[in-house]
Amino acid sequence: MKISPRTGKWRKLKSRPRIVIWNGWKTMFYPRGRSPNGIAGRVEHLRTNQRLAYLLQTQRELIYKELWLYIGINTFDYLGSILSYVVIAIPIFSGVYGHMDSAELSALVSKNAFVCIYLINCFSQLIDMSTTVSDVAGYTHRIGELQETVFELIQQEKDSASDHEENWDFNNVSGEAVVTVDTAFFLERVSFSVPSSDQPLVENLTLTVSQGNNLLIVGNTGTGKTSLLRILAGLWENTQGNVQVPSCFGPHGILFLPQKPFFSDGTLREQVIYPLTKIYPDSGFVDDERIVRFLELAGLSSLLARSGGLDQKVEWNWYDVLSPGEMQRLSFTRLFYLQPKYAVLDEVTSALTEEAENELYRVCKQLGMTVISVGHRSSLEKFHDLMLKLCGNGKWELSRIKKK
Ligand SMILES: Nc1ncnc2c1ncn2[C@@H]1O[C@H](COP(=O)(O)OP(=O)(O)OP(=O)(O)O)[C@@H](O)[C@H]1O
Repeated sequence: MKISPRTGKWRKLKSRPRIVIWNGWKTMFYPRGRSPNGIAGRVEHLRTNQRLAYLLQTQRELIYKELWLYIGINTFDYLGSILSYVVIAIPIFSGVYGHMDSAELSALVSKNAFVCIYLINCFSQLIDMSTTVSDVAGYTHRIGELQETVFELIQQEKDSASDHEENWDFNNVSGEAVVTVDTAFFLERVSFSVPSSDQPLVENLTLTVSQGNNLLIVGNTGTGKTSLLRILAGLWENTQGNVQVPSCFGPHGILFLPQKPFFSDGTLREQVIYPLTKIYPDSGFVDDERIVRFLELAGLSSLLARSGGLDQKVEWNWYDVLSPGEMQRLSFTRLFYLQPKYAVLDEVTSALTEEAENELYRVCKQLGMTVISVGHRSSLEKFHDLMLKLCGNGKWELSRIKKK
């Protein structure tokens, strides 16, 4: 039997069902290889086997290389002790020690054997050490590379900080745009392109995002909306122009909410107050009311019950148990809790309905946040004052949104 996709009723299968799936409330029968996971499962199986075979091949090559080394060391160990007797036998039989009696000769032989075995043992230890040293050399090389990269990044950060300081003029009243502490971002003739390519995404963009000026960034797929946010966050470098960020990044300054939120493996409270976990490790009941209120506002009251309270240690991974919409709601709860001055939102309502989006943006406004959003829905316009449209090939249009 199987469900007819046309009528929705059960009908008899021509071939015998091979796979039975119990999905909790209904048993589904599928012919072999036709289950929803059948083909995908086989592909994954094949790919896993290929990777495992590659790993085994590498291990085998390593074992072959080490095999000859260990055969050499052990042969040297065993044959070395025999060799010591051969070495002493030659002068004894050629009559060099003919003047010695048997007691003196046996003392000489055992002394010679002891010295030889001791030398061989030392030599084996040296070879053993050489393998350990080569392992340590590998680790040291990697740590060295990591350290160099970190130093380079710190140096770049220092250089760009001093550049910014030189370029900032908070008292400038003669220029077109005045950068004040209430400005989140100031971009002057900024251009940037796709990494490792000359394809321009945005050219000569001049823009000021200050408090109360909510900005909506729109444009077709691949026109560079997320890339612009990366430029604002300092993750990517602009090819031309000047980007100034007078406000500070962080929970109470400029906060970025990505399309796919990040969750740690902690309790529900830790998800909401992230990244402040270290600052309020035992906040106890101090913030309970606020957190519960914000969960309610984000439409997540049921999650509180499901996770057994704010501080209940959960067994699950948040990415596995939350739906994409719930993840986005939870990241809004985080935003409400942290209440940054500026919230940079990258398609954070893509999995939500328009009503839910309205409600969440309304709360952001009530909490006094200035939002810089990337989105596709025209319903977002009413929550913004400026619209930056990226048109591709470096072109852009900046306009003021008319309030209806
Ligand atoms: N890390 C990267 N390395 C190389 N190219 C990248 C990288 N990230 C993005 N790109 C390219 O840069 C271009 C702009 O990407 P971006 O993610 O900014 O587009 P977008 O406008 O946000 O698109 P969408 O609406 O689909 O989110 C795309 O062509 C993309 O393939």
